[in-house]
Amino acid sequence: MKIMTLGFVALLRETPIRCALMISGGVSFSVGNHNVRAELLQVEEELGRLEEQISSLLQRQEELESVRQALQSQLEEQGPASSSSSSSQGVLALTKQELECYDRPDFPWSDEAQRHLVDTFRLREFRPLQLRAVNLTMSSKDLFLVMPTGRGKSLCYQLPALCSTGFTLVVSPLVSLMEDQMMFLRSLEIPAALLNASSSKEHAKTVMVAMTDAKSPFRLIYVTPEKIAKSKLLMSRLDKAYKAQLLRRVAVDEVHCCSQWGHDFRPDYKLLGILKRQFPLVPLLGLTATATSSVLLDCEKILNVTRPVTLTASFNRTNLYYEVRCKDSDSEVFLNHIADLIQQKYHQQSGIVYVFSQKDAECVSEQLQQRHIEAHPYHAHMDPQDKTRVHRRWTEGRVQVVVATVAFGMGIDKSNVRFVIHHTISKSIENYYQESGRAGRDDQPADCIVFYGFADIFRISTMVVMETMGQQKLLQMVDYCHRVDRCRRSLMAVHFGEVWEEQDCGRMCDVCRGRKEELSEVDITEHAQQVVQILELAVSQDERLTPLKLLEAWSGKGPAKHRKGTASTTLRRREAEGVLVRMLLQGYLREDFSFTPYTTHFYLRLGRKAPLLKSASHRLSMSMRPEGATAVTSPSGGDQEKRAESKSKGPSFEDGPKTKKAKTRETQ
Ligand SMILES: Nc1ncnc2c1ncn2[C@@H]1O[C@H](COP(=O)(O)OP(=O)(O)OP(=O)(O)O)[C@@H](O)[C@H]1O
Repeated sequence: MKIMTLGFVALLRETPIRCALMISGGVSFSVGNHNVRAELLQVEEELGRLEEQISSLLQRQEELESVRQALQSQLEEQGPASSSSSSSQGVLALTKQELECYDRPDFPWSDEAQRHLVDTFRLREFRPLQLRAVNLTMSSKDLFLVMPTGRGKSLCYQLPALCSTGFTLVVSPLVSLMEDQMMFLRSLEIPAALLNASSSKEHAKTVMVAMTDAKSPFRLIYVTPEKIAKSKLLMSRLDKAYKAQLLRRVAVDEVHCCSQWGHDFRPDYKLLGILKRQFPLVPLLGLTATATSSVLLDCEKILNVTRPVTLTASFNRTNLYYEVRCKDSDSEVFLNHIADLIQQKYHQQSGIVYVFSQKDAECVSEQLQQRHIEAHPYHAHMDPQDKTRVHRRWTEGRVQVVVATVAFGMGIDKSNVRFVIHHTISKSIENYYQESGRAGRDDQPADCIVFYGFADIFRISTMVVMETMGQQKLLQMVDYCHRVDRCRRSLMAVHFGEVWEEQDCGRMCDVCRGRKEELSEVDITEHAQQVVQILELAVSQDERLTPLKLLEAWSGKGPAKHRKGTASTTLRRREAEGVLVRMLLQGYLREDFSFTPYTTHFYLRLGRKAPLLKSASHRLSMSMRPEGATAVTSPSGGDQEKRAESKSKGPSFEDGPKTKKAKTRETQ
């Protein structure tokens, strides 16, 4: 028997799965079963180690990509012969020097462009990259322009439209956006037209006729992507206009909507490839505030543009201060916190509070009003007239705060917004960047504060469960909020593929303002093991636990069967939540969902890396900042506001084992 078992073990080492299937007898079965488990653990451990290696290789790849970009830039500066690409396809359309030629003011249209800039648009000078973009599109180059929100992308097609004959076709995703633009152009006496599903027949006819009329006054014609996808009549008029050389340029606003990988995919944008196919000689200008290089590559394919020039302005808005605060679970305390901020720090200053849902918009604005703040809700289900009224009153400064869902988004262009507070985290970093970017468009200091709450992760998770990459993107946002050891800007920079130096932040985020020496690395292995035990118990009972039930069981509360034989935690609630988030971000836990006709439920389950916690040598740690340790100031506060509010800072493990290194990492 003994010999058989040893032989069996040896055989098992070689082919564990086959052996497990061969087992038949009682004793052999239990020994075999035990060995299979041991083998499985080994495999899981090795997989865990591989994953760590992969993640450090990926990090190294990121660093090398940055260095490569920096070196390429150097080469380009030295001479045109050395390189050949600036398109997102990786094949340079123009060298840096060639691109710089497009900053010159001596093109045939330059005088006229300068005249329109000053006389028509009433602006003193171009902002960075605007002149280059104007000259490139006027030279018939296909162009992708990635420029932070509020920097003036629209001018890059509106001004060329005035310097050309014929008209510019502008594809824009939202009717409200187009209406704002129409209002703006009307105020500057620039003739433009708009076509959408609710245009009257007569209006549509007038605009379509104008398309092929060389004497038409319209310099810009705005259409929705649906219109292009669905109206054969429109396509045939555009075809005629193209042949008459009157369709001079196509501008695709919010071009990232083409890609499923972008943060705002719109199916009708997928069909816009027809424009370049039918009108190959018409230059296309795609505009976006937020697109990673893979999203741009996808857009190139979808729009059928080959090797467009891509101009990317730095995403870094140096006047914006980024901060993450912990959300108090008591909603009254939390609301007081926001109200105090608005009344004291942002007294009489304009701002936005972004919330998760329509109900939150109404509730939070009402509660702020009760605290004597002039706040109004804004969400998609409001009457359009009410929306316009709130928007107008806020723009005119008669309402201090708009409490809004993401419906208050594209096209919001108020220059003196001093704060954007997120009552709930955004669903992705792209979304957060865009929403927070509504602050400080006048280049004056402004604050972007996100309140990060444990329960919100799961509320949003159930909302994005059907979206492509929805969960991954949400976890990136959670990581942005959860970390206390990486500059907030650097996390965004990596996300947008921008080369980043630590000093680029200029201490304009809470992490860079905090004292590095206050960070400590806490070993959370034992805590994580306790969590795993509870979830294993749940699995053995064929149960799933919501985050709330898991926390309850871990704290020694709730149904006894959920915690039979498991240890209770001594951690405070926020600390325990921090451990769960860390485990989720690192793959020790994973999300699971169940659907009913009315709602989606969220559960936490054991993740792929959970078995690693069985090994005595495997450690898991987390960077932490002790409560009340940090005193940072924000730029727009004026009087050096102390931010050492223990309630709003990250969790601490006062009695937990600590390691010296101030850095988040896993150790084996
Ligand atoms: N050269 C300039 N100098 C000063 N202000 C400018 C200049 N160019 C544009 N602006 C102003 O900047 C504001 C934002 O412009 P615009 O709406 O084009 O931004 P955007 O980049 O399209 O933003 P979003 O991504 O939110 O749509 C407008 O009020 C515009 O008049």
